[in-house]
Amino acid sequence: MNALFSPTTLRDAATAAPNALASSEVPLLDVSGVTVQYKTRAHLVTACHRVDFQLYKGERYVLLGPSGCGKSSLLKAVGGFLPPVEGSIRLNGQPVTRPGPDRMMVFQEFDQLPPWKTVKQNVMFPLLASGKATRRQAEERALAAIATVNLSGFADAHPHTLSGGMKQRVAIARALAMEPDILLMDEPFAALDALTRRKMQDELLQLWDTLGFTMLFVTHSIEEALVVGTRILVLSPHPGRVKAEINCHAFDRASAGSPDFQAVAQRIHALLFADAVEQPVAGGAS
Ligand SMILES: Nc1ncnc2c1ncn2[C@@H]1O[C@H](COP(=O)(O)OP(=O)(O)OP(=O)(O)O)[C@@H](O)[C@H]1O
Repeated sequence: MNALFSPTTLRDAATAAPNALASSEVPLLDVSGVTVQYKTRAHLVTACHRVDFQLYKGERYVLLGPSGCGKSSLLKAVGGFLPPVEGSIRLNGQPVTRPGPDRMMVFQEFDQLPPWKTVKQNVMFPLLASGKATRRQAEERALAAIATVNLSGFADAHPHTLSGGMKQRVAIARALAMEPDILLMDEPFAALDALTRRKMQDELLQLWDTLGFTMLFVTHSIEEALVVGTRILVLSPHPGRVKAEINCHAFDRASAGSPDFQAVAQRIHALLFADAVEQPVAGGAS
């Protein structure tokens, strides 16, 4: 059984995550002055412009901004799928130059799971393809990961027989089974109905409490950012530039309707559509 899914680590990680966050000095991920562009035949599109942020081990860091501000492009650059035209991206001090098993992505689309593979085969696939595990180890790790997302009864099911939420849980299990340094999540719950979306946010937070992973999460929902994140990078409309960084450790599902939560949500809303750029700030509940 792997470290992430061994019972001992589950206990240790529950207390380790906040401590790791508090004691980390060197960023796990350092994004510095990153500009991402697309060249088409007719146009040069700047997706995001000179974006800086640092992410520390155990954080739940959110990229928040309106549609088209370059959140997905930034995430793809961190994933190593899209080289920046300017700036640098470092993971554990090493430049990111290509995709790797240390950064696993979960996408919005339900069709991210090959339909001809069962749930178990889907979760085993990256473990085998990356050479991280033998077939026996991969099966063991896959079943453990599937159990953490409460899908043990569906290990032999095919994706088309699952609901949207269940498919997203499989995608999360597949990513976590790889024990990546960072889990990259590109609006993973945006295509779900409102109730399922809330449920999935809560399940993700429970998983984080148990396993203590590090996550970079993209959304354009202010409420989702405040509930899911520990810090939020607010990006301007297209092309995305950093507007502010908000510390939102203080918030969770229970505080979602509170005056403090609403005040920060209002502030972010104003920021998203204001011309001014705020200096990074701490204390979301202020
Ligand atoms: N493959 C591509 N070729 C050309 N332009 C692209 C490509 N992908 C994205 N863009 C452009 O880059 C900009 C940023 O797109 P991106 O998808 O990163 O934004 P986003 O903030 O993730 O948006 P959304 O929230 O709608 O997913 C947009 O103007 C988009 O049209």
